[in-house]
Amino acid sequence: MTPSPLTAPDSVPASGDRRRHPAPAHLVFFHGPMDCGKSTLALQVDHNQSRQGRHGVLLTQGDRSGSPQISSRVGLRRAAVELDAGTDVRLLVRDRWAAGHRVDYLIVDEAQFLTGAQVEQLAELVDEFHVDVYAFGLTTDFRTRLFPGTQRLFELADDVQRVQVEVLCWCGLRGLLNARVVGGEMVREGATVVVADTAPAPEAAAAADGEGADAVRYQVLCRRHYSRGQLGPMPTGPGQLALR
Ligand SMILES: Nc1ncnc2c1ncn2[C@@H]1O[C@H](COP(=O)(O)OP(=O)(O)O)[C@@H](O)[C@H]1O
Ligand SMILES: Cc1cn([C@H]2C[C@H](O)[C@@H](COP(=O)(O)O)O2)c(=O)[nH]c1=O
Repeated sequence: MTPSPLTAPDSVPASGDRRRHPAPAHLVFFHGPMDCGKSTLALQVDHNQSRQGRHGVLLTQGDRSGSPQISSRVGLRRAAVELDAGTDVRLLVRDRWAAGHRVDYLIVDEAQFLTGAQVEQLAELVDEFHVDVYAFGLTTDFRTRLFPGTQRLFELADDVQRVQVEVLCWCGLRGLLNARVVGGEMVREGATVVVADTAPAPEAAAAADGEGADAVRYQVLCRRHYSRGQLGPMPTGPGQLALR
């Protein structure tokens, strides 16, 4: 683990003062495939925490909306601080403290994109500065491998929970794996990070006769249909299936 740039807890404002908060802080990781409600849950946790008078900071990286926010497909969205691989999360929190703000908890969406070092920084904020961290992210990438951030969260989190809302494969079985679809075809090679949605591009859905050659989307599949590469009927909108 990297050495800490932060000073002793007595420089931390009230929220980081262990004597006022005897209960230990926690690093909790909620994970699942795309579309299982992770961002919705992130906003719900934030809502419930802030209702208790606690002060949180929302963090994300590469939200589908293209904006620095946590956005849920249910329709909720909230502004968030955009991270990149070079962000030291401890310094980000220290700057809040320096500006006189309390930081009781962090909500981290798209946590699969964190580096291992950033997960370690989050763990330090929990252990040394009593900041609760709630992280939300994908379990596996389009090749069925753990993302690096996810792996480190599995290794370090106090509590790891699979999000309970089931995403269904087109066959009706629980979908666990994220297929990447480019131009209508499932691909198994490419960059690990390609930000895109599960919905087909609107123009493809309208035409219902294929997808643009460069259009990228993701589709959640059960293990059998992932390994067979079978995408099933093409989704054209809520409750509609068109034959491919
Ligand atoms: N119109 C809708 N009505 C109710 N629930 C919806 C609607 N649209 C999306 N959802 C729910 O939102 C879920 C996706 O939530 P979201 O937080 O965006 O997922 P994730 O962050 O895991 O990708 C879907 O699985 C579905 O349960
Ligand atoms: C599987 C997979 C996904 N991504 C991207 C696609 C989306 O922008 C996000 C996940 O968003 P969600 O809130 O969970 O729906 O991750 C990626 O870059 N690489 C992948 O392999």
